[in-house]
Amino acid sequence: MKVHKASSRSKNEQRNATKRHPKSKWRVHNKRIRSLDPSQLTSSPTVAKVVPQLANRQKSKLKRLQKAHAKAVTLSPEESNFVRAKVRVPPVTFPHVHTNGGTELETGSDSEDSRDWSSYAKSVLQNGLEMKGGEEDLTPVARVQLEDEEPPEYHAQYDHVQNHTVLVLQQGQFLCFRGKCLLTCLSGRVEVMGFTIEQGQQPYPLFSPPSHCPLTIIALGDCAPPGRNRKEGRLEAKAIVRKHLSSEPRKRLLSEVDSDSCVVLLQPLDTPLVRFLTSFGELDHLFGLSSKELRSQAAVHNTAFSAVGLTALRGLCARGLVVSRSYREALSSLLNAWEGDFDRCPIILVCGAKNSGKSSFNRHLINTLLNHTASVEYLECDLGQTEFTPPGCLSLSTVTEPLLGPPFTHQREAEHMVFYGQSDCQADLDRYLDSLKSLWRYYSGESPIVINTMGWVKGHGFQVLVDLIRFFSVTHLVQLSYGDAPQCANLTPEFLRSAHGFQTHPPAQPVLADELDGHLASRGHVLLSIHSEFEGAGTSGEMRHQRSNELRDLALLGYFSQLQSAGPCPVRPLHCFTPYQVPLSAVALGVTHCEVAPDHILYAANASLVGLCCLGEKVVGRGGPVLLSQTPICPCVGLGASVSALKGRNAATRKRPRTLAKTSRRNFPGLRNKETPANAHCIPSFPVQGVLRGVDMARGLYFLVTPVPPAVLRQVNCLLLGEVTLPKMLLTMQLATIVDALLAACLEGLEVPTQSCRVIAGCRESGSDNEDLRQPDYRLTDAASLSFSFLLRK
Ligand SMILES: Nc1ncnc2c1ncn2[C@@H]1O[C@H](COP(=O)(O)OP(=O)(O)OP(=O)(O)O)[C@@H](O)[C@H]1O
Repeated sequence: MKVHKASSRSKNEQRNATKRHPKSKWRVHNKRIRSLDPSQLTSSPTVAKVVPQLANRQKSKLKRLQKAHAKAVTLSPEESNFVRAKVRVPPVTFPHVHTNGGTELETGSDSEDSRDWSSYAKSVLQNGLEMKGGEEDLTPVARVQLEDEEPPEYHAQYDHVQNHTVLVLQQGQFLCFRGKCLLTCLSGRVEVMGFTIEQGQQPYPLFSPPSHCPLTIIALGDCAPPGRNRKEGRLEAKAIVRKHLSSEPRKRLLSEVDSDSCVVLLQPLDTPLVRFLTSFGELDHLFGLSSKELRSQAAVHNTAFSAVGLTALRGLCARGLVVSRSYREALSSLLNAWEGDFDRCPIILVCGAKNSGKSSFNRHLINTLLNHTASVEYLECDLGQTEFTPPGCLSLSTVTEPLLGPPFTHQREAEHMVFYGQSDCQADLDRYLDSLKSLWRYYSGESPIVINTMGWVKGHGFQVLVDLIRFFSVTHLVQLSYGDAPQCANLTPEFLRSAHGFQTHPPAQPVLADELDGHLASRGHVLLSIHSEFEGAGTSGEMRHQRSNELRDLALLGYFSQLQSAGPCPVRPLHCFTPYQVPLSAVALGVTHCEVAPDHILYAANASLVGLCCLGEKVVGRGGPVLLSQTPICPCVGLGASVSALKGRNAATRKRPRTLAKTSRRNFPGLRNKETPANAHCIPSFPVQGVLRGVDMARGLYFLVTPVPPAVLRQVNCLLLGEVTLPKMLLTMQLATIVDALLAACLEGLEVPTQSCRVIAGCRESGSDNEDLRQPDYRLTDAASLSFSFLLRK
């Protein structure tokens, strides 16, 4: 986090306080800017035509921007060390940087304002490749993307002793890569996915797997502190390199260091998440190259990078995030909306058909906003491709750290969450919309909020979108599209005035707005249309790890990786964790997506994923399970793998399950449950799909494995069973699972192939007991894996 969050004060005070660089010239012209009058806004794809009106009324703001353009955002070949990198760099200007609506900026000033603007403009504009337009629109990044160009020469040295790489990037140079690493900026300033990382900031983990477009590290200019001359800058940068490299590699790098170089430290990234994910055979290349990148021989061979887990890319595969002109303008407008003192924080809803680039834009936007504010709120309305939570959950999160990887790399507990239970909402649109309304009540209005929506923009999906825009009194609507044919109608303020939603109909008043918000919302929103121009926009990825079901599985694995120890311990399979035991009668059990006969409910719940929810009513059973007759909308504190009765199922169902009728749809404080003492181990009975650790039906207990901390778990009194299931690889690929299966099969007298018996016998001979066999560092032969599938069939 770059800035400290201010305590709660008035809305505008809070916003000013949370902005970054308190002395920044961004806020020198601190005259209040009146809110935009949306009635004056055009319904054009961007708000470009609004700006002349805004410009007339907002002199102070525009003045700053006019001055700003003066100091050109221009890189000449002489200034840029691209020359040294043997890369052709023509002068690059950015004539299309717009204020909130597209006013072009004037040239001719050299003020500090202009330098601020110039620096910002570079950071936004250099972030990717502009695909269309004249050559003059190509950013320096784009320049080196052309096929058959020589791969860029990187000045990087690996230090064996300290196990890290020091990379020197010249102003404007970039590194587009696959892999993962920890990045610290030692000198200067770099930008990754919209987020600037400066000297003195914490290290940031970067994840660039082939499931998504690759990340790019871009060296920004203007990093020297005021008053420092070039020589001092160069000496300082060299001193930093000396400090981080031992003598041999150091010599080779020092000659490349200049006053405006960015010096970056890259370290291998070894986190519980990485260890857990790569422990699955199917995922051991998760941070490698995609098949397309391999085919196009896109890898730049560099031992200093590979030593820390990176592969630099070249040619067309090194495009990184493609920033079309409309994309850039939308980003610029949204930043302007936050930086300008509008009457309230921007409420930004991002919509578009599937794979139009919504989530990537959201991450870029959030990162860009985090350069200027301590936190950004995020409302997740997409059940399938969730950003911070497992799929099937709707949530409201406060984001304070940049998002420098895909969703499965930053799974975390949301501040507020509702468990919906399915990866789309078609089955129960009312419950979906009501759940989101319940979450919206927690939005403080003190930070900008980004609302992510589903890619379902036809029929009822479109009506739901209309409802959301109305419910949340959206101020800025970002609508992404691709190709020549529109995927749905343009969601202009005029269109919204007469559009029918699923729950709302014209003339519609904002449902959830307070008086001020209602007044402002009645004026409509600013529509920012983005035309996505990256290759494959609108088509779902078919390569490994790109399919939506695979991404959902990765998100779940990312979520459960939170169970792993932080230290460098061996990976532990899910069922090796001591489960919490929860009395059947203390928690209600519900199924979100279908009818299940009461007698079968424990079979359904067994080895399933459940939402850990908090009902307001006290749940008191009579020994047997307590079943819900309808799905409640209530807070959910996380997910757990439920391990319920199987061995003792008859005992459980002998008592008729009790139904908790008509659980109302409100938010409730929770009920306490009982939890296993920390050291209590359940006795393994027999393995069922990998997560069953054992049951004690005589005592009537569910067993749950979850990363949710015990203090929070105490509030849980309801388990909701959804359609989202545990990833298959969690159930079939874990080493200890196989051993458990074989052992149990032997114990129960099942026929086990002789090879497997040898494996088990081998362990016994080496003195292991049953418990040891479940240790994760235990290795099986292929023969044993084969036997496991045999056992499953039996
Ligand atoms: N501007 C871009 N440049 C290059 N690749 C992009 C860009 N935007 C998105 N992509 C890639 O396209 C794929 C889909 O992107 P993303 O997940 O952002 O789309 P989405 O609209 O959120 O999809 P969904 O509707 O499934 O949630 C990802 O692999 C992503 O890396």
